[in-house]
Amino acid sequence: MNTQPFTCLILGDQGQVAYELKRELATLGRVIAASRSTLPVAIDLAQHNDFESLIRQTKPNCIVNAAAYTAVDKAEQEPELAMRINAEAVAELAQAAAKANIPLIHYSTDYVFDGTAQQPYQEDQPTNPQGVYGQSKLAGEQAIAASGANHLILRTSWVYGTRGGNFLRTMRRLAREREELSVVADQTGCPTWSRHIAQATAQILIQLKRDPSLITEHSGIYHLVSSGQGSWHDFATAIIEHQRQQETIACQRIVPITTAQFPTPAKRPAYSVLNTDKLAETFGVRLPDWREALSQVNAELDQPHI
Ligand SMILES: NC(=O)C1=CN([C@@H]2O[C@H](COP(=O)(O)OP(=O)(O)OC[C@H]3O[C@@H](n4cnc5c(N)ncnc54)[C@H](OP(=O)(O)O)[C@@H]3O)[C@@H](O)[C@H]2O)C=CC1
Ligand SMILES: Cc1cn([C@H]2C[C@H](O)[C@@H](COP(=O)(O)OP(=O)(O)O[C@H]3O[C@@H](C)C(=O)[C@@H](O)[C@H]3O)O2)c(=O)[nH]c1=O
Ligand SMILES: [Mg+2]
Repeated sequence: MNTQPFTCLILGDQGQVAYELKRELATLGRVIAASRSTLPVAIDLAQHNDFESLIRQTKPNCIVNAAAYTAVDKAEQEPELAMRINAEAVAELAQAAAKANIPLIHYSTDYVFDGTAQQPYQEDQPTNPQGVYGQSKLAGEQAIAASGANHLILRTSWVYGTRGGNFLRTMRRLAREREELSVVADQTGCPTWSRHIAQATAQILIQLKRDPSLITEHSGIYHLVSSGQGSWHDFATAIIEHQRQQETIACQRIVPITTAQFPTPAKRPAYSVLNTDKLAETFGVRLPDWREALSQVNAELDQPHI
């Protein structure tokens, strides 16, 4: 009889989603987080890794890959590294998971779409990434499907939280520094709290732990984003209006601008709202509205720091 506790192997440690996963998945059993700096299981996805021996050493019941190359603009300058981390390493991981018959949970992005849709994207709609990051993430999705591993690919978007590099933290910093901020108002999507992604992952894994056969039946892509939608300008406004009530900030105006007025190396989708019905119907998981989530994050930011 297997006397090991249920074990989740997380790839990623200090990333936005990885950090929250470490806490949320601890309710299921044992959690091992592997990243570049986590010994004895250090993993650098830019290098070749022996995932088969990592699996033999850690004996996980599931693998959750929250590690990725996420620098959207920088990826345009270093496409090989983005492809290495987001596609080739993912292929190697998925092949090892398939061989050991361990389910792989992986995250992908709204940036696999071109943004020309006018209503929320469903999982099976055609992809057409506009930049290197999106292309590399799509290649990762395809590698997982080709590996034959039992898997769930959870596509999320516009991830933010109290930690790590994200739009909320950038806006709060800029609002302290500048009298006027210009923010694009013609890109529409779903801001999604990193903790909600981790909690949803835990809710799904509880079901897979109870009934491991579910994964063969339900392997595939699922959209996992907050309810509601907004532009980056809407998101910035909601962030800064709350910040203004809590502290004195330099920012007086948040000016809505077009994408053309804010040139960036990578092209981003104009519309990337994701339809989450499949996840709700299959696993009974649906996230609250993004404004409600943002209120919770704001409440956490307002706590006095000890
Ligand atoms: N951020 C976003 O807005 C969105 C993210 N996603 C996807 O969600 C997932 C999680 O993203 P998020 O948490 O925001 O990412 P972060 O950028 O916050 O964290 C990236 C993670 O990847 C790890 N990592 C990066 N490079 C390497 C490497 N060479 N070797 C090993 N580990 C590495 C980091 O390791 P370490 O712990 O050591 O720092 C960190 O844990 C990714 O798949 C991403 O594509 C999808 C949609 C939106
Ligand atoms: C800082 C800043 C950005 N922007 C614009 C640029 C861009 O169109 C938009 C968001 O900029 P960011 O660079 O913060 O976001 P970006 O890195 O594009 O975020 C993406 O990250 C990857 C990892 C994903 O998977 C996506 O879902 C998405 O979250 O806001 C402004 O308009 N004004 C500003 O002052
Ligand atoms: Mg970014």
